[in-house]
Amino acid sequence: MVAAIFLSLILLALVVVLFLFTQCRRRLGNIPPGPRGLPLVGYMPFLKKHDAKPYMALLKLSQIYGPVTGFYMGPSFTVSVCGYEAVVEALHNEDLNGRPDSAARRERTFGKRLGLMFIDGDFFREQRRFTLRHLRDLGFGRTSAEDMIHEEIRELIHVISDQSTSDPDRIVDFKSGIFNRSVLNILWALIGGERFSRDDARLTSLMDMVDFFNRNFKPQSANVAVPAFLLRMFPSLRKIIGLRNDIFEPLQNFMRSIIEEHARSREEIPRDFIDVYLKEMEKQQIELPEDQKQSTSFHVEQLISAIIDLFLAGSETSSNAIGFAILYMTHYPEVQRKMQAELDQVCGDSLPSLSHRPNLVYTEAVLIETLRLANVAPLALMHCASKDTQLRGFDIPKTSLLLINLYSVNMDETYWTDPQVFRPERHLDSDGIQLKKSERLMPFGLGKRQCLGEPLARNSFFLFTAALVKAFQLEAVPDRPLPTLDPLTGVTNGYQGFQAIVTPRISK
Ligand code: HEM
Repeated sequence: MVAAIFLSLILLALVVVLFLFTQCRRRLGNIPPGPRGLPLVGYMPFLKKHDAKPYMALLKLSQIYGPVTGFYMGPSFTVSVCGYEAVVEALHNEDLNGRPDSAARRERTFGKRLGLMFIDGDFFREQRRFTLRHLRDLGFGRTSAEDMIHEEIRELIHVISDQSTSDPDRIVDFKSGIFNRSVLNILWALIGGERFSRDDARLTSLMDMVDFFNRNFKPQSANVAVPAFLLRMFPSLRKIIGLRNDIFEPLQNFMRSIIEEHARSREEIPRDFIDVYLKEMEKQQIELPEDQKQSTSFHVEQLISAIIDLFLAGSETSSNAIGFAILYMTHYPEVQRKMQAELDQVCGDSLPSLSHRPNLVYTEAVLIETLRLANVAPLALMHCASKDTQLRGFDIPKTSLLLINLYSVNMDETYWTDPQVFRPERHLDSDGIQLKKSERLMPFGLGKRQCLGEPLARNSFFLFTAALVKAFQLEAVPDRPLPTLDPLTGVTNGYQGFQAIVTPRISK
């Protein structure tokens, strides 16, 4: 009873403080214009009235208030950034490249600020540099990972062929899991050194855990600003605001057991990312003076958190990109025919490989157009102002949240003609021979926070999509409406599962 009264008083005090805070901040400086919303909740409940898709709603707001719009989301001053010029300026501003922190975001990282996606400052720079360098050395985005990716592709082709031949109408169900399993397995091979067979129970459980996160994580609770000490004092608050440590615990435990196995069986030459990381931990422990040993940023909890972030950031995005490409093929048979003709001519009977890539210009244009139109990560990851700064002449107060609308760049009507149309030719010169690379396209973001997995993502997207389009004729099911191109919105934009008639091809 006493605890309940105390809790209510603290919550009331918090509400009053937040109310006063939001009202004062609004009057500070030349902040970006925007709608006012309600005390405490800000404009969050009203965004939906502009559009159910958050990036569309923000784009519509920008048509009223301009490319840089400010409003409150709960207690946080939030800046929505739309259009090429404003987005580039924001992503090149060092002071806008921070990431927000909240109890909900720390759920996946042992209640601490760890991982790769939501860290800042020197810790971020050190961990990002290390991860990029060593994943690259292990083949991330290089030809040395190609054999392993090819093996994964052959298995996937087998699975799709089996589904097609076992159905009298050759109909295959392209659920999102079909590509996710392959993408996760590739990531796991680089990180954990082992490729699971497609039906290995460990791969299924890893996939289920990542899937469980994607279905249960509520982005809106990520910004609830309840101080950590209140959560410790009143554990029941966690349930009320939707914090879900149970989403992450199985993943954390899985990773810990694999890391322990690695530590027991380490060899001189590191086999994978976990080995490289363990070696670095050891080196730091040896080299650091006694009083600094605890301060190293390399430790097991950080390793677990980094791996979880690589999975969360890398699996859905990559498998959705492949899914959208296959879906577009069923909608645009002429594009598919042209791509297949090029693949047959350049690759002959072999699987498309990275060495073929420079000669696969049309295929490349199809992939670029898919990334542009699918907008797999339409609002990037949320950024945060680490200092008071300026954007397009407006004052952006420290700790403001930033929603960087990559969709508004990739679909900019003033630059791309008919942006809603899937037209790979827009990325080719007038003879259709050379690729035209455009800065006005940023599916992976830009600057210091640009996607860390881009090299692997681009290579695996190419290898999978080119191989599947070469191996199969993909057609819409007759007498049914074409499957929708409208995305499932969430943390990322996903394709909605669809069915297609799939006929194995023999390359000509
Ligand atoms: C088609 C596939 C992918 C797309 C479209 C994509 C896109 C993005 C975007 C837009 C961001 C946010 C940039 C920002 O906030 O400014 C991002 C961040 C990130 N991505 Fe990707 N991504 C893809 C695949 C991957 C893969 C395969 C991995 C890892 C294996 C990965 C790891 C990350 C990480 C760790 C971050 C956070 C980087 C940071 O905060 O410094 N992504 N990605």
